[in-house]
Parts: sequence; structure tokens; C-alpha cells
Amino acid sequence: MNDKVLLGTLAQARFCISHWRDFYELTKPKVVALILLTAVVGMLVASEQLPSLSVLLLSLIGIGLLSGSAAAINHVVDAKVDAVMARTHCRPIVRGRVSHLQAMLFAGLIGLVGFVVLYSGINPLTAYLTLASLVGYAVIYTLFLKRATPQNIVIGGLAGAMPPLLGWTSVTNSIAPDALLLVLIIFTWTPPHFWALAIHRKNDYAKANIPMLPVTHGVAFTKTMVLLYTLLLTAVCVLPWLAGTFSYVYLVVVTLLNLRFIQYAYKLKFHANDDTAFAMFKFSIWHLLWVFVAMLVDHFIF
Ligand code: HEM
Ligand SMILES: CC(C)=CCC/C(C)=C/CC/C(C)=C/COP(=O)(O)OP(=O)(O)O
Repeated sequence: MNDKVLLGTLAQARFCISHWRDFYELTKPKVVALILLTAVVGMLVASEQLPSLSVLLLSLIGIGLLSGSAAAINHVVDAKVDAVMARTHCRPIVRGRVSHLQAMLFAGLIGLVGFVVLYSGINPLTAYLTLASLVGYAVIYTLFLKRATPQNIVIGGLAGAMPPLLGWTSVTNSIAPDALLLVLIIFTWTPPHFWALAIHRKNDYAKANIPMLPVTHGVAFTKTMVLLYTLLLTAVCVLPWLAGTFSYVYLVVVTLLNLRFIQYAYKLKFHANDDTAFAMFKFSIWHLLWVFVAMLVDHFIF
């Protein structure tokens, strides 16, 4: 093989690799990873016995593929908005590295595989609930609510909050109140998670004409809402302990995490500097992760 052909082959290979990564990026992998953690916790907390490895794996594959599909559809629907915002203007579709058609075929394919895996390998209830979450995020939130009302993320947050219930139904084939309390935790966590970022990126959303709360109601009002939702979250996190799902170990760990979250929200409201909102957003992700790890530890050890 002469040098020119070799270089051409290497360039081709590099193109293929970056293309693969573009599709991977469409699935919002870090968000899906945290979603899967909350689903695993739902599965493991649902019964005293460990679920079989096949139920665990098939459920994770199905929920992961449908979540990734929802994220890819979000990239397609939002391509014009993403092009305007500094945070998102390098995304694969905006840059033309993936076409709308390719992204929709990809979303359709992984979504279909995910649904079939859940329907045939787990149970129809889980398959339909996960599909409903996909529609909730990719269609109801992204296509309508996001552009229509500053309460977009509060209502749309229900789709992202569903995974502990999806994990739960994977194992039990039924909807239990304990599982709904885990959903309620993520539902209440979403506003402080997102509005902290929206405060940091307010100009982006204003430029893209998206009615996020800091744009429509101002930063001061949004900070008050962040503080109130953080206090509400602290109360909501007590409910699984009151219901007897977890012991005092969960309660102590989660209350400590919530006190730190309140500290961020208080600083954001009363003593913010330029970094506070983004720091709170980053902490929100670790907060949710550790809350769900605390549930697991509590369930198995105490
Ligand atoms: C409607 C509900 C939600 C909204 C509006 C929202 C919004 C966002 C936004 C705008 C980002 C920034 C992404 C970026 O930097 O490109 C983000 C990041 C993130 N979100 Fe959310 N989120 C929601 C729900 C969730 C849920 C349910 C989870 C997981 C259970 C989650 C986990 C994460 C993670 C892990 C990141 C960091 C991603 C990264 O660094 O690449 N979010 N979220
Ligand atoms: C099956 C199932 C559980 C589906 C839903 C799961 C899912 C992918 C939730 C994602 C939540 C999220 C990152 C919202 C931000 O969208 P955005 O458009 O406001 O943010 P962006 O500007 O970063 O795209």
C-alpha cells in the first residue's frame, strides 16, 4: 500500500470513529447514565430478593435505549435553538456532522430495539411506561412545553423522573406507592437542577427566545423558586423514611446532602458571585447520584 492510500485509509477510519462518537453524543450519555442509576435503584429496592441478572440487564438495555432515543429526537427538534446558544452550538446536527434524517433513523432504530427488549424480555407495563416517558420528554416537553411556558421543566420533569418507577415495574410488574415517592424526589429535584443552570445561561435562552423562568420572571424570582424547591425537596426526601422504605441511615445521609444543597440555594439567593449558579448546577448532579446510592446502601446493609 503506498503512502497516499494509507493516509486515505487512516483519514477514512478517523472519519468513521468521529461519526460513531457523534451518534453517541446524540444520546446524552451522562444524563442517561444517571437515569440508569436511578432505574437500578428502583429495581433493587423493589423486592427483598435480588432480581435475576437477565432482568437487570434487559431492563437497563431497554430503558437506556429508549432514553437515548428520546435524547436524539430532542437534538433533532431543537437543532435551530441549539444553533443559537453558546452551550449547544457545536452539537452534531448543528455542525452538520449528522443529518436530521440520520438522527431520526438512529433514534427510531434504538427506540424500537429498546421497546421490543422491554416488551418481550421484561413486561408490557414497563415497555409502555418507558415509551410514555420518551413521548413526554421528546414530544411534549421539547416540541411544545419548552417553547410555551416557563413551567416547561416542572411539567416536563415528570418524564425524567420516571426511571425509578420503570426499574420497579421491571421487577414487580406493578406500580407501588414507594416507587412513586422515588419519582417525586427526582420531580422535585429537577427545578433547582435546571434553574441553577438557566440562571447561568440566561442570555443563551433569551437569545434563542425560549421562555425559561430567568428570562420571563427575572433572576431574583428564579433564585427564590430554586430556594423554595430545594426546601421542598428536603421535605420530600423524608417521605420514604416515614413510609418505612428506608432506615434512619438513609435519612441522615440524605438530610446532610440536602443541607448542602440548601446552602448552595441560600448562597445563590443572598450572596451569589459569578460562579455560584453553575457550581450549584454541578452539585445538583452529585446530589442526586449520592441520594440514590444512599438508598441502595440503606436497602442492602441496614
Ligand atoms: C426536564 C428535566 C431536565 C432538564 C430541563 C434538564 C436540563 C439539563 C441541561 C440543560 C443540562 C446541561 C447539558 C449540557 O451541558 O449540555 C443538564 C445536564 C445534566 N443533567 Fe439534566 N435536566 C433534566 C432532568 C435530568 C434528569 C432526570 C437527570 C438524571 C436523572 C439529569 C441529569 C443530568 C446530568 C448527569 C447532566 C450533566 C451532563 C453532562 O455533563 O454532559 N437531568 N440537564
Ligand atoms: C425514556 C426516558 C426515561 C426518557 C427521558 C429521559 C431523558 C433523556 C431526559 C433528559 C432530561 C434533559 C437532559 C432535559 C434537557 O433538555 P433540554 O432540551 O432543555 O436541554 P439541552 O438544551 O441541553 O438540549
